[in-house]
Amino acid sequence: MRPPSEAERVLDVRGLDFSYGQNQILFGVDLPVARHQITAVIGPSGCGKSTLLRSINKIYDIYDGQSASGEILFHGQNILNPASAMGADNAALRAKIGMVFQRPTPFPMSIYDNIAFGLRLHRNVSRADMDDIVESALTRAALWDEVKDGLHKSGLGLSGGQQQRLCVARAIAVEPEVLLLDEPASALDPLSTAKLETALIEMKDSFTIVIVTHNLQQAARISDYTGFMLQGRMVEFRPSSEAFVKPETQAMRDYVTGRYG
Ligand SMILES: Nc1ncnc2c1ncn2[C@@H]1O[C@H](COP(=O)(O)OP(=O)(O)OP(=O)(O)O)[C@@H](O)[C@H]1O
Repeated sequence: MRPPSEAERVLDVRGLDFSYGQNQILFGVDLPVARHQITAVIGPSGCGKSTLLRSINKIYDIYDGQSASGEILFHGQNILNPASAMGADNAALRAKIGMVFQRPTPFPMSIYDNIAFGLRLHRNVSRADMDDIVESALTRAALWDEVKDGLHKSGLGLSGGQQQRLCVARAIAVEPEVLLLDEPASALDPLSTAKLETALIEMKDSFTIVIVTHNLQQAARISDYTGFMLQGRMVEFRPSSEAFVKPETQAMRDYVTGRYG
């Protein structure tokens, strides 16, 4: 297996620098993201993994003093360039590049409306179509069977693992091309984690996924490519089948063998 060719990349992060105020956190980060594959980003706490995801869907843009430079090419356009069509419209960008955060963030409304609300922000959908979309999103997020008889109960009444899958369902209902997941299983028990992982693998047919995880077994199990970050830099980027077996750098060898971080 080889790194994704340029034609295979739906997203291509090149030379990304990021600063919180005066504090530079990312230094020339590259991350090629192959279409319909799962790309894992791993590395010790504080190395900049979440910051990288926050840059890709430009969520940082709503905060003062946070800035990104370099290139994040999405369909060939640099989304960091406000003069490009994608760079000028963050709402449209976030419909195409969805994000699920580490802590489940269901809205304080019913399970059904958690999905419908997000979708209505982006387009007009008839009631009948909405029912189908809600069912399809919950099915793909491996939650449908558990909630189908209580769709009008509050999303806040679900367990943490179910809430996280609800957030995945909410994100995919909009049909993004890319789904960014920031440690989505960090607070989940093994059964919920397994369900989420199965759902993600099945979702590959429809979406391109980038996942930040501290769980190396999880990265090895579900990802096709792995990027290893250290102190704001992308130190290694490899097909996952090789990355965990024969890391190229001493730093990644130390990390995957538990001697670092
Ligand atoms: N809003 C913020 N303002 C200032 N500094 C921040 C902010 N968010 C993160 N940082 C800093 O940026 C660095 C990278 O943080 P980031 O959350 O991207 O790392 P991470 O690799 O995702 O960590 P973890 O694995 O612990 O979640 C850290 O030094 C952190 O303190």
